[in-house]
Amino acid sequence: QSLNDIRGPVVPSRLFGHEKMARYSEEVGDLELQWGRAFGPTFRTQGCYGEEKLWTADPKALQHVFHTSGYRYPKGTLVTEVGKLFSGEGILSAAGDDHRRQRKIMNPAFSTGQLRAFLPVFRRSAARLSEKWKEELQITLPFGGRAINISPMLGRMALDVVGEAAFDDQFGALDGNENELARAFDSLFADSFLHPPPWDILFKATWRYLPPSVLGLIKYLPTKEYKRFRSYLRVAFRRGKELIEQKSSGAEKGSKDIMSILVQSNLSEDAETRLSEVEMLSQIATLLIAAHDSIANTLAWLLYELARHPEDQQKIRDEIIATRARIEARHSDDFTPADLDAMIFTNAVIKESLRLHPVAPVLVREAGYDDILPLAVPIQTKSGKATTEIPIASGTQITASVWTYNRLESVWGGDAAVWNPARFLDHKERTNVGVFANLMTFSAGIRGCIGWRFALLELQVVLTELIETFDFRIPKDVEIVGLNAGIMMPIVKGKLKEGVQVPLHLSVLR
Ligand code: HEM
Repeated sequence: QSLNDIRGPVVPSRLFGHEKMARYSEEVGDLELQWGRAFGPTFRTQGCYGEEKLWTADPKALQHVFHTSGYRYPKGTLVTEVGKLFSGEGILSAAGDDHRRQRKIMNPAFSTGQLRAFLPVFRRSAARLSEKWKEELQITLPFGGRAINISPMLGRMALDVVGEAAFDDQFGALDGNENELARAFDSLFADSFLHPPPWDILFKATWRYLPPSVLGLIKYLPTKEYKRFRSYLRVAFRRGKELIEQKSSGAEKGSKDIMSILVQSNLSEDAETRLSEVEMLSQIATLLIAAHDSIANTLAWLLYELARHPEDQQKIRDEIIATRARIEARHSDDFTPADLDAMIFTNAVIKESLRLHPVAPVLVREAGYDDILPLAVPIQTKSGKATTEIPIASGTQITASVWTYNRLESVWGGDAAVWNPARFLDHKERTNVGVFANLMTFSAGIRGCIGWRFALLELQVVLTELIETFDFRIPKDVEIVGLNAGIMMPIVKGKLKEGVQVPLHLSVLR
């Protein structure tokens, strides 16, 4: 089987295929938009050394790969080995039965009930963030507002939250504390994945042909990228050992942080189904990565969209006032998760921003066996047939485009490319893809984001705090675009050298 009859963009280089141009694209989505217009939601691309790949955003294909097929579309060697570099033997890179075992032990720490325990953590960090921004605004202008780069403080807030919720550790990042773990992690993705040198693109493309014994040596490579990963894992493991000792000693019985729950649920498992020590330590490195930039960048995009749409900001403010009135009427003192879920418009805004700005714009999978991939949207083959079935050979890489699926007109309507939170108010069934709101942003199926409820509650709490406290406006001539550094980073268009930044004009409301 071959994808020979599937159409796709012209291949710019026999050696690199489309790989180099994709890694160096000016902004997330620009190539996809062009290719999608020419070929529809499914087409053929080429990797290094002539490897053929299938690229798809088709809802039925995504459902097949992520939902129906279970472990039969694994992440593949490259994604797994890269994952191991920064998250060790944790859940993000475990495969098959190992993944199933790890997920079973970790699930209880992410249950809806458990979330309630995190609410005060989210609230405290959100309030601290408000104070910090107020201080920053007052330094130069006691009255009125000014433009500040919201990204650094959002990053620190997300770090404080994951420190406390996941490990019961006070990082104090918002208060300017230097933390060894946070430092080892700082800009890890941007430094290691953004615009990789061409040799590294070619080198990584060979990994799928290497035996496991050789793959195991990659982490010891002496170049900058690999050294950074090593030092991050070393620090995370060292700190992790201390934390696990504290939590296993029983001194912390009743603690509700994720690692405590994990240590407890690991104890209650059969010896054969437990996590090993390395797996346990790897979850620390994994959680820190999974819950940090994802949240900070998602919040940055969310506030950017609201700054561009002040009328939606005001609607959220009105919804907060109405909810506060209901809370006071029942004599309680603050929002419960149910109150936050009942804020229909606020939640529509969160969904709309997650739709347009998925922090993982593509997800990669590999066919574990020969298969037929079903499509919802027919494609025209080179030989002129229309088809809704593509034969896939075992080992073929599938690039699942979250970014494009989230913008498909066939799913989201004619205005799919533009901001319109109201689309989430009509309750129309669109597709049945993903773990949340028909979006692929948290991925889907058995490997979908385990922290999506955690993330959603954190976004709800922080957003309500910030919109109640500040008015956000967009400074003149600022446009933010996304760059793909493994995760989508927001930068000011044309100012890549200045790094991650989202400058917004803030003024204090209360
Ligand atoms: C807006 C915030 C977030 C987004 C958009 C997001 C998105 C994702 C995506 C797309 C994946 C799949 C990755 C892949 O298949 O390679 C994933 C996996 C994961 N996420 Fe999240 N995530 C977010 C927040 C969080 C938080 C707050 C936590 C933990 C507290 C978390 C923990 C995880 C873990 C452990 C996995 C691996 C799950 C597995 O392989 O079984 N995420 N996330």
